[in-house]
Amino acid sequence: MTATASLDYALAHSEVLFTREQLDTEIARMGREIDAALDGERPVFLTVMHGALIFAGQLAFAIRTDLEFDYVHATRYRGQTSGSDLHWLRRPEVPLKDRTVVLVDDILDEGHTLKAVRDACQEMGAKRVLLAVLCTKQHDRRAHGIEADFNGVDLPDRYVFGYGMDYHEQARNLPAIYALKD
Ligand SMILES: O=P(O)(O)OC[C@H]1O[C@H](OP(=O)(O)OP(=O)(O)O)[C@H](O)[C@@H]1O
Ligand SMILES: Nc1nc2[nH]cnc2c(=O)[nH]1
Repeated sequence: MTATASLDYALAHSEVLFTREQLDTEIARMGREIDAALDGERPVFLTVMHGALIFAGQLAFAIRTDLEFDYVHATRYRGQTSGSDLHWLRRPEVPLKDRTVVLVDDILDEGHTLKAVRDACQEMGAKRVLLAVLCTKQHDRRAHGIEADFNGVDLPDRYVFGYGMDYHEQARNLPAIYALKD
């Protein structure tokens, strides 16, 4: 591993943007908003691995409506800090026809990942796909036609890690959102 790919390097060149306590508050709010949108309907709660793992567990506890769990694994970055091409590692298993899907991911950045997953859910017959993300990066590179229905926090246009998000496949279990300094 090169020196700049190490977790020590990342921590020495980053700052905390959001603490666990701040995120707890936002996730609790999101749970209430999702309950209101579901209005009693039991959805498929579809987690995008790996990044959404921690957020999804916490969000599920914040939602009072019963949930049917499933997960997908679709990655665009493959451990890089930039790149393209979506790779499907697992598609939804639960039949989505005529179901409401709460699609859960850690970050909405350029949006290609969530757009491809959302489109796949719709092609499988989902009647409604609600996007819930822990954070949304602020820039003008978003793919057309994708935005979060439920968002935790807004981020500056910097590489972030922690709270499920990786720095070269490290740092996912740090209980805060960190950003590399420019
Ligand atoms: O909005 P986008 O620009 O498409 O980027 C967001 C996606 O990138 C990350 O996934 P990644 O492919 O790095 O896999 P991971 O979840 O395993 O970290 C993240 O979890 C989102 O799914
Ligand atoms: N860890 C991480 N994954 C991402 N996927 C898209 N943008 C980001 C980012 O800033 N950090």
